Amino acid sequence: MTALISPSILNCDFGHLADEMDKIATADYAHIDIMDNHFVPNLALGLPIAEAAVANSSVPCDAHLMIEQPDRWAPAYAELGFASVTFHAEAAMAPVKLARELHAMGVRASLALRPGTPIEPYIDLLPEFDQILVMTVEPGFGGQKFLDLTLPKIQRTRKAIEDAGLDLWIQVDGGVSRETIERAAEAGANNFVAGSAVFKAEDAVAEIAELRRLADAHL
Ligand SMILES: O=C(CO)[C@@H](O)[C@H](O)COP(=O)(O)O
Ligand SMILES: [Fe+2]
Repeated sequence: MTALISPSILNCDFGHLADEMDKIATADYAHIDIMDNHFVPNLALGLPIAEAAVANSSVPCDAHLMIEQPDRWAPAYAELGFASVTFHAEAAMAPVKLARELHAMGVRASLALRPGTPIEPYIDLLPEFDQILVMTVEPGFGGQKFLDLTLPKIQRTRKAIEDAGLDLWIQVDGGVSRETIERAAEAGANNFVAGSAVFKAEDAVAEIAELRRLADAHL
């Protein structure tokens, strides 16, 4: 397994979206955060901007839906051409039904957990998913500090995946940087969302390469 680097465009310059997407052409995925001001206290993007991001991306896009009623909205994001759609366990009414719907549309299905949500109630659902997103900050904003208290959950999730003989990815999102990525990789994550670390760097390409190098050494 090699490390996947997925820059979040949440704090990019939306006035120059195409140029910003070009900066991350060496990444594995472009991570697009969608927020509804209900599930999280922030409002970010919606279908039209998400569609523009997908259209301007040279790498596959990954939608992170921080919204209520993902059962209703996730298929609409899948239709835009996202390679992967993540919805939150705390918000979904019927996560298995929704994962199956996404799979039927040819999209990877990913289940996200807030920092305080345990993995244990979802272990029986693992075969329905391609990825678990363990949030390493409270969802809602970029630029927050990585929460080390989430590391044991990453470890337990990796163990549960291995015990079940499955092949899911574990994505981490929030505060991922040169300082924190190795701890997350060591705990069992393999897909790393990095917003500020990549978009605030002078050289985004070099930053992506360095994050990948640091994580790869621990996988
Ligand atoms: O989903 C979220 C925040 O809720 C993220 O994807 C952030 O956008 C990551 O930004 P950094 O913490 O890396 O600055
Ligand atoms: Fe995100």
